[in-house]
Amino acid sequence: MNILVINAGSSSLKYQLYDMKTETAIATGRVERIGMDSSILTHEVAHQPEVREVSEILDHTTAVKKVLDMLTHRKFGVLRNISDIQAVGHRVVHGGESFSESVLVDAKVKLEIRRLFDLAPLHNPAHMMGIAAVEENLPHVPQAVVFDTAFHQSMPPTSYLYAIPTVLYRKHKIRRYGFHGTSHDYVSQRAAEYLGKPLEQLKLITCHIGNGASCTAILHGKSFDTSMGMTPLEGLMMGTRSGDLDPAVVPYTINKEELTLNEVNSMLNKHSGLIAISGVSSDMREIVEAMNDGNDNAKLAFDMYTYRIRKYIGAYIAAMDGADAIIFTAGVGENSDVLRKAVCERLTFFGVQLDEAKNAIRSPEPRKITTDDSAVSVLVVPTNEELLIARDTYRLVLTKLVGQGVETEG
Ligand SMILES: Nc1ncnc2c1ncn2[C@@H]1O[C@H](COP(=O)(O)OP(=O)(O)O)[C@@H](O)[C@H]1O
Ligand SMILES: CC(=O)OP(=O)(O)O
Ligand SMILES: [Mg+2]
Repeated sequence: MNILVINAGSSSLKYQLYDMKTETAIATGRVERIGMDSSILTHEVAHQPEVREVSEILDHTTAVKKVLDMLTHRKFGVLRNISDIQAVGHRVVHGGESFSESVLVDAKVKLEIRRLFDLAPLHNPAHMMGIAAVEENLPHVPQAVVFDTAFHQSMPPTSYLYAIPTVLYRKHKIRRYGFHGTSHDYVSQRAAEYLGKPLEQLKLITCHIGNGASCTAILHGKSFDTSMGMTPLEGLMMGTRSGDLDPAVVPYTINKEELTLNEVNSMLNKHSGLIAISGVSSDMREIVEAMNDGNDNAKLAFDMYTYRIRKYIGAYIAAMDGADAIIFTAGVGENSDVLRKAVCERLTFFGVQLDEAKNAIRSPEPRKITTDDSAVSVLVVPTNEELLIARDTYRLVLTKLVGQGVETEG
């Protein structure tokens, strides 16, 4: 079965086409600058040069159409016909309390994703556009949705409730939901395999450090606490997001700077974090480069960023009364040995002993970067949210087909 995985953002759409017989991605790519003057489609197939196509792509329906055209392209394509796509799986960031697992898309599911627009205004509307675009281009193909929040539905109320009047939770479901769940779930499973121990016996801290960043305390295979909150703004300092701050900063800034609520919201989501402190970039590569060139603001941004990660690791060791392993993943976590070193070299109280030579190794495989006598292991585990989305989609579609009495051959 061929499954197309789609991660739709407000102005972008990332995709991977999986062959589920071998669980391999046969093509991957992204459409950027949707709705802007020149959109770019980048398409990659193993062992072949990357293809880049610039054109005008005004909306997600056209973006999906372009992706399908590319997948069936005479020269660059990997499929003979779009009917060779048997199912589509989507990443959906916010599933609220309604979804603790992945589901097939139907009218009720779409209504619920729409109802959650307010809680993830940057993400959920884009996902809905992706779903609608597939409906238009591939009308009879089953679609599944995999939620960032689902994995965190196991958190106890002590972790997910905010200490505010409970009527707000009852009436409006204001609580911590947590995000990047697919990634935290995936890397914790891979880490347990690597360590050769059942996940149910482990206390793990997973650090998904990408553009958005979050830490999760995973107790015996279940999310116990996580740093992102009702929205993906809380917790760690990120590329352009502030992470934790005193909520009183919001009304105070509104008064002092005569800003609207929307402007402050946009400031915290888009103009804070690394970019705000460094004045250089939201990209960790450029921060490290500027820091190495002697830029003090970049150094401060880096130090604040790594300090926050360290604080959350410390908090989660306390939350779980111990930890067997700390796992780094996502763009920064997988690639920046400088960041991992800065975080780990001040965790010696917990018995973390970084092995600098191992930390410097680059590899697409899970690996340990601590010494053999380190009390807590630190691992780097490349994430693969798309593979988990493909697997869930495959499972849901197969179950449906079997329920309908249709014969399947994988
Ligand atoms: N070699 C590297 N060193 C440091 N940071 C890197 C490196 N490669 C990628 N990154 C960081 O990874 C970030 C993107 O992470 P990613 O997980 O792909 O984010 P997202 O999925 O949220 O777009 C970039 O902003 C960049 O800062
Ligand atoms: C939830 C979230 O922050 O996602 P991303 O890291 O993709 O922005
Ligand atoms: Mg990501």
